[in-house]
Formats: sequence, structure tokens, C-alpha cells
Amino acid sequence: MSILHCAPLTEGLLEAVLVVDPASECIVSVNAAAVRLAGSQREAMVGSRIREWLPEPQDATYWDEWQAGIVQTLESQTSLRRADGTLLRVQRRFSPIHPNGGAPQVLVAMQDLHAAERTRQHLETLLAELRAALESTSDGILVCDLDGHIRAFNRTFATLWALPEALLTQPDDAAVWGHLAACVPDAAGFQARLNELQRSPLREAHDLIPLRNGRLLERASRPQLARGRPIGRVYVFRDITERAATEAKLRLAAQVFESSLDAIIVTDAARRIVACNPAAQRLAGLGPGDAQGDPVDALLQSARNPDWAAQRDAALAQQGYWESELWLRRDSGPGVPLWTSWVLLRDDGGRVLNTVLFAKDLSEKLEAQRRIEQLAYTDPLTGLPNRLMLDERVGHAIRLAQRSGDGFALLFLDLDRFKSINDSLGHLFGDQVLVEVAARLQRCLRQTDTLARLGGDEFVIHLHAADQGAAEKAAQRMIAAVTQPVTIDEMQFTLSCSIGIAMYPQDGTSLDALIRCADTAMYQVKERGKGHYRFYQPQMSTELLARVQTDHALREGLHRGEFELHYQPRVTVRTGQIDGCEALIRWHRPGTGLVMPGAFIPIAEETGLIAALGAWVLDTAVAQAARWAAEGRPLQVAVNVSALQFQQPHFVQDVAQALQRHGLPPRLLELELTESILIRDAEEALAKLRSLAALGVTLSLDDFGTGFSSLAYLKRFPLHRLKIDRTFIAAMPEDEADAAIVAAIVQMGHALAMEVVAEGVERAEQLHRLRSLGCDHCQGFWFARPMPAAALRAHLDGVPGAGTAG
Ligand SMILES: Nc1nc2c(ncn2[C@@H]2O[C@@H]3COP(=O)(O)O[C@H]4[C@@H](O)[C@H](n5cnc6c(=O)[nH]c(N)nc65)O[C@@H]4COP(=O)(O)O[C@H]3[C@H]2O)c(=O)[nH]1
Repeated sequence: MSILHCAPLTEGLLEAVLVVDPASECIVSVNAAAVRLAGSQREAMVGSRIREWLPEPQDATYWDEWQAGIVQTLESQTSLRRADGTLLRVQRRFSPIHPNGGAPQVLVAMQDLHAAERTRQHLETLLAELRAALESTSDGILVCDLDGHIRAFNRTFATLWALPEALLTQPDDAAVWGHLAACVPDAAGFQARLNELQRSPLREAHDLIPLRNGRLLERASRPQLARGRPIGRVYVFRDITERAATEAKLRLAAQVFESSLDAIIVTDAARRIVACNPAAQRLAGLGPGDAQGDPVDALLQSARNPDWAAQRDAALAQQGYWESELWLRRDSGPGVPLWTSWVLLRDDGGRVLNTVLFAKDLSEKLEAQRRIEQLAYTDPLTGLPNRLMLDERVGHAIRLAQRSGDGFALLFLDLDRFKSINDSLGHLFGDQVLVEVAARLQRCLRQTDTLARLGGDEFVIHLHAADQGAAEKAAQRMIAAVTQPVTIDEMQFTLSCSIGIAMYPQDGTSLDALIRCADTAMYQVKERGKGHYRFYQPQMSTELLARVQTDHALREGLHRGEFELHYQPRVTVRTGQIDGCEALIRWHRPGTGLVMPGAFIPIAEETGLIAALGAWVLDTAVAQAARWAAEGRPLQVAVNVSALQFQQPHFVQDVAQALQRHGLPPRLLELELTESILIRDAEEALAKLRSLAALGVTLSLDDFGTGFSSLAYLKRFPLHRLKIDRTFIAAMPEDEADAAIVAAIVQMGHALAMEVVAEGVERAEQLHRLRSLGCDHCQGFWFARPMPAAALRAHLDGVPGAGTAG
């Protein structure tokens, strides 16, 4: 083949090709690739010596040895000297060719080693970069081929799945897959899912894989494509344990925010509202997004602490937290009391992002507290302060007084005869009376004073900064107010009250001491006729103490049977015969001896014990009268009935039952009543007296002449006897005036068809005069002193010496 024939063949080759005449060592032809490789011109190359282009010794040696006929072919690396003089590393191959019939020639083929090297290096770099990228990602990556054989995985994958070290160095697909399956609680499900993905090479999938160690992995799985065709699958694993927890927390926080019963308001750093939860919207009467951007402080206020916003800001800046009671403003009404907690939120750099306000509606709590306090501090009937509140107010007054040196007054007020109102008209009526009295007393006082009800009909009044003069005036005002006629349930009546006054600090420096003193003074008023006031005087206490002790001993005595009845005979003036007797109570008080009724009946009346004591007297006297009657010595027994006893609703019944119990004919019982019984609530008294008279009991009016002695009621009531008080008899017959009164009483009694009894007859002259005045019966020491039942029996039987008892 000639050179001309050869050239078209080599021209299209990508490889650089030269043809050299070995004899001349000149280039006979070059292809375009060779011209490009040498950076020369075809003309410059053809005809030039090959040694100029391939200057290395091994090339020179080849040509030398060719001449010597030693070598034919050579392939190795060498340098090509390019036209610009630079050397280029090439892979060069010498091969002899034999053109048709001509001398042999040498075909020199060259490949640019530099370009190949560059490509290789480029690929290596690319691979290294890919590896670095693979390793630097925080995701775990696993690459598999379509059959599931593992092609590659990165270190993060190994870490996420805690692959044993051995599996990192010794590839073992089965062991890796086995390890992965062992890491999940549902190995079968895990494997099934992998198989499913493998069957669908183009499918993309996302899964969450919980691991046995508690971590949660997210798996993204994508097909690996080459020229648009799937060649495998890439699995990307990401540990989302923390993110899932954070998301769960955020979801929870959002739920809490939405459903919290407490109002939550989020503000920006400048305290402008960013978000309000539904509870906050309800509380503030806002629609969703209504107050967005408004300053949160405009919604709130505090009457007690106008600096609250500044204090909050200071506390938030220092501690990040602040709590206080505030009021939510309302367009109308008083607003809503709130308990607010504020929290400051900062970013990682410490910059303030938000504040969060948590607010609890305190309305119900405050209302409940107010009601509890009200219940604890007030008397439920009258709404007045009770003892507890009085304690606080007076305690406060004492503390003030200690500083200022001022005094004040404490008054103890007790309604007179309230117990009988309660007993006779019932508690409901009594309650109405107390409410009315409380209102009247309150009107007598200033705002700074305290009127408290201690219970029952006892009121205590603290008169703020009052001296004796002011206390006296207040007491007078209150007595005047209480004694105004009262109308309740269409019933009109009058009340009175007794007031004791104690002054701070002279009478006491504590509430207890002051109450004790005022109470003592009040008792003194009661003793001396009621309806008045009195200042405490130190000696009062001993008297009161004695009274309190007596009251206690009386109650004990009644239980222990320390009482006895003595009987004083009553004589018919005309015949001189004993026709009856009066039962008079005696008390054998341990350590004291025999106590006369004058020393304890008033106390028993004051304390109400008289009702029980009177019941005992009635029963004992009826029993005694029944015994005498049974013994064939019938003798009428007169029993003193006190007002309170008479007012007992069941009094008539008690009398009837006593008669029945002991089988005493009613005519042998006489009840001695006092005028006060008849005056008070005359209508009811009349009804009771009629019932008693209907029983057949004798009714007499005791101590006649000392009270009202009104003809009007004498006429109305079914009384059988009048007992002239012994004070009229005492001065007879010398005092003509008393004698005239006695004469008038006798005549009046007879005119009203009543018998008249004279009490306290001590002398024969008195008896004579009474006889001449026509008095029916007499009673007194002249005949006999009161004596025990047995002594009276002996006296009746004419035993000498009988009838001298006390
Ligand atoms: N100076 C003088 N006194 C005479 C004479 N004759 C009788 N007395 C006393 O006069 C009192 C008569 O009883 P009273 O007027 O009902 O006055 C009674 C009565 O109001 C009350 N009392 C006595 N026992 C009872 C009782 O069981 N129930 C009630 N509610 N009161 C009673 O105590 C008052 C005093 O009773 P006593 O001390 O027993 O005093 C008795 C009697 O001892 C006399 O000639 N001269």
C-alpha cells in the first residue's frame, strides 16, 4: 500500500498515526489526530525526521536496532516533542507495515497519555468527592442493586443501625440485612416492606421505622437510575427521634394552648399581642385575632399597684418570671379578677422573643372566699359581725389605741326578758325580734363603730374612739331605740335592754377582758331593775363571779337532790284551823348550809333554770299533798309559780300530768302567781289560767299590793284568792294607812268573790285586826314557820314543839 493509499485509512482514526520510512527515518504521512497531538502542521511534519518528534533514547535505539534488523515492533510510553518544544507523554507503538510490493515502513501510533491520566484523575477526584459527600451527610445512606445486593453504605448508616465493626470491613449482605431486621421489633414486617420495594424498582417510599433501642428512623427510598433506567435503590435513613419528640411536644403545646381553661396570651418582645387562646378570647370578649398587635397592658389594670407593669418588666428581665393578681378591664362592669403568671421567652442568643401570659379567672374563687369569709365573720341571722370579726376589729382598735394613746368603749347589750319572748312566742318570732333590734341598734351607731351579735340576745358594740360621755350617749340612744314599740306579725309590744359599758384601757386591754367587764356591768343593771346602762366598776366582778358560781351550783344541786320543800301552814281566821300550806323551797348547799330562796331564786330566774327548778317543786309538792291525802290528812298545798315557768308552752299540761301522776285531787293544789305573769301577754295568760281553773286547781295572786294591783285584770282573770303582801301587814295595826289598804283589798277581794289571805302575820294584834277587817286566812310566824313535811305532819297531829323550823 502506498502512502497515498494509507493516508485515507489513517485520517479518520482518533489515534494519532504517523508512517515513517525506516531507511531515511523521515515521516511520510501523518493523520489529523497526529497533527493535533504534535501541535504542528501536516506540511511541517511530513518529510521531517521522526527522531525530532520522538527524541527519547529508547526511540533512537529502536531506529538504530531497526537498521540492524533486530526489532520490528515496540510499544511503550515515551515523550513526543510538540511543535512548541514541550514534551507530551504518549503511549506509542511501532509496527512495521509492508505497502504493496514496496519497502517496509513503520506505522507509529500514539495516544495522549496526559489526557487519559487527566480523565482518570478527574474520575478519582469525582469519586472522592462523592464519597466525601456521602460521608459528610448526616443521613445514613445504603445503596443496593436491583437484586438487593449491597453496593455501598456510609458511616452514618452504620452508626444509625449500630452495625458491628466486622460488617464494615467484611462485606456480607446477608449479615447486614439480618442485623437490620434484628434491630426492629417487627422483623417480618420490615422484611416484607423491603421485598415490596424491591419488586417495584421505580417506586419512591417513605417509612417510619421504630428501633428496638427506642430510636425512631425515617426511611426515604428512591430508585437509582442510570440513563433513565433503574439500576438499584438508594435508602436514606434519618434519626428523627428528637424531632418526633419535639413535634409531639409542639402538638401537645398547641393542644394545651387551644384547650386550656386558663387564658393564654402570647406577646412579642414589645408586649404586643401575638396570639390569644380561646379561653383568653372568651374572658376578654374578643373574636379570633381581634386584639392582635394591641399592647397587652391595655387589657389589664391593678387598683392597688399602679406600678405593676414596671415591676413585671423588671422581674421578667431579672428572673424571666412574674406573678401577680391583676384585673382584666371590661368596657362595662368592674372587670375580672385574674391571677397572672408571666414568662419571658428568649432565643438561643438570649434575645427576647416573646412573653407568655397565663391568666386564671379568680372570680369564682374570690366569690367563694368572700362567702366563706362572710359566713365565718358574720352572724347568719342578722348579718352583723360575729365574735370572730369583733375580735379582729377590736384587736385592730387596740393596736391603733396603743400607738395613739386614745381609748374606746365596749358595750355589752342584752335584751330584757328575751327568753320569755322566745319561749312563749317561738324561735321564729324571737328571730324577727332580734333582726329588728339589730337594725335599730345599727342606726344608733357611726360607720366606724362595730355592732356584733355574740349569740342569743347578746350584742357587743365597739364604739370607736369613744370616751365615757360618748359611750353614755350611745347607750342612751340604743336604749331609746330598743324601747320603741315593736310590731311583728301584727303584734305590738315593747322591749327593753340592759347595757354594761367597759372602757379601754382602764377596764381591760383585751377584748375578752373588756367583754367580761361590760357583761358584769350589764348583770348589775339587770339586778337593779333592767332597762338601763351602767359603767363597769371593779368590785362588780366578785359579785358576778359569785352569781356564776351559784348558777353552776344550782344546776348541780338540782341533779344531786340538794333541794327540799318546807311547808308553812295557812290558817282560817274564823276557825283558827290549818286549812292549807305554802310550799317554800330550801337549798342544802354543800359547804354553805341551808340557803333561803331569796338568795338563789332571782339567779335561777335570770338564767332560766327556774323552769326546771319550778317543775321539780310542782312535782314534789303535788307528791307530798297526795301522800297527806292518802294518809287521811288532806291539806291544800300552795306552790309558787315564777313567770318563766308559767310561760312554758306546756305548763298547763305539766300541772295536769303532775296531778294525774300522783293522783291528787286538783282542789288540793293551789298555784300562787305574781302580777307580772298577768300583765305580760295578758291574753295568753288568761287562756292558761282558764285552763288551769278548768282543771279544778285553786289560783291565787301573790304579793298583792306591791305591783299594779289593777282592778281591770283582777276582774278578768279566774282567780280564787288574793294574798296581801306582808309589807302591808308588818306595820299593822299601828300604821293606819296600811291598815286602810288592807281593809280595801279585803273588801275588793270579797266584791270579786275572792278569798283574801294575809301573809307575814307575826303578832296577835295583827291577827285581831285582820279578823276585824274580815280577812279570810292568815299565814305567818305567829302560827308557824315554814317546816319540813314531817314536821308539819307532827304539827297537824298536835305534837308539841312542832312548827318551829325555818
Ligand atoms: N318576815 C316574815 N316572813 C314570813 C312570815 N311568814 C312567812 N314568811 C316568809 O314569806 C315568804 C312567803 O313566800 P312568798 O311571799 O311567796 O315569797 C317567796 C317566793 O316568792 C319565793 N319562793 C319560795 N319558794 C319558791 C318556789 O318554790 N318557787 C318560786 N318560784 N318561788 C319561791 O321566795 C320567796 C321567799 O321565800 P321564803 O324565804 O321562804 O319566805 C317565805 C316565808 O318564809 C312572817 O311572819 N314574817
